[in-house]
Amino acid sequence: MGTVSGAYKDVPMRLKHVIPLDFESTKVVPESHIWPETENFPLSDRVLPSDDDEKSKSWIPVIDLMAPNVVELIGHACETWGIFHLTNHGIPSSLIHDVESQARRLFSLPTEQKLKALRSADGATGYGAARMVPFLTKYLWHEGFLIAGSPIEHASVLWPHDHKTFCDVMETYQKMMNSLAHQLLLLMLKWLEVSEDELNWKLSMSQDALLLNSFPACPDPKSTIGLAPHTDSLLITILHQSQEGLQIFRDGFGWVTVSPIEGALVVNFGNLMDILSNGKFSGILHRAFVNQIRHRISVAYFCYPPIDSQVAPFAKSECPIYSSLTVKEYLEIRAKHMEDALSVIKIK
Ligand SMILES: O=C(O)CCC(=O)C(=O)O
Ligand SMILES: [Fe+2]
Repeated sequence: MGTVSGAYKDVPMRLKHVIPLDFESTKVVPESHIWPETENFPLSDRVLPSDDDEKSKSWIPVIDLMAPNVVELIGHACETWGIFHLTNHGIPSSLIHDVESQARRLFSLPTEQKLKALRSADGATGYGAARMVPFLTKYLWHEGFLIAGSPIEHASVLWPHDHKTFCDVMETYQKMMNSLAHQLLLLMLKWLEVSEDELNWKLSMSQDALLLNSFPACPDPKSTIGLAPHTDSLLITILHQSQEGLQIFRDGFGWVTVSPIEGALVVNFGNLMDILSNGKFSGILHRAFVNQIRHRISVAYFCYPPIDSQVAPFAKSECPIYSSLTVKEYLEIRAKHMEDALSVIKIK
């Protein structure tokens, strides 16, 4: 069966877009990473979070996975917010802690070591800059490491004799997140009144990818950005962040900080969910800012249907707004058009 990596074969990236900045030896934000104030985020919106935090915490729904009315809570949050905090999710906090500390261990390696695991120009996994980079006018204060399946290939390059703990932790996390994503998808389908049989694939066959994000401490955080505004591409994203950095764009409010809640994970959607739900569950525009003091790590788990399965608006959708296509076809469109991918497949 194909994987997410195969989908990028026809859209190779240029090496300069794959190699992150050498943050270790950078003491001043270089011109290449200084974002103009007007682009995507006016300076006033970039003010680092302060007393607004309490407000944003209470705005974004916090959902207990064990709540008796969890279907309604999730359905409502999905339709009105497109993002929510999830508590009581069953992922042990010790495992989340281990994932973060292994990610920190990876990103703390010397630059030349990390570059040994550099993602290939036409590949998806390994160390490198975000896939959105070629579509931007400026570079990002960010480096990532994508795992799809086993991380052993790249981990054994980084730590020839000492990669077992890293691999075990990441694989355990992927397994547990896969079953959590499965549960969440079932609840979402229930709300949308769609049975699993209507899907072109078995939920238990869902594929996944784990993206470790690193945002090194930045000498001038207001001049640059960690991740530029984007929507995610796959079905659902389950994010762990232990420090502030995530912001969502909310019509009428502008950028709202999604402050981490102890023990909670953040759930949002990618474009494939937009297609399946015929626009009911829409991917939220979000971005990540950086800070001057701490090296921030976030861990994004992405889930998607098998690459050869067909995605289309559910049969119940009276007036489908998206064309049907395979996951592979969608990923190719996304790789070429990035944020405009959905408009390419929208039925005019
Ligand atoms: O670091 C974050 O808060 C956001 C990460 C993210 O948006 C992504 O990995 O797609
Ligand atoms: Fe994202």
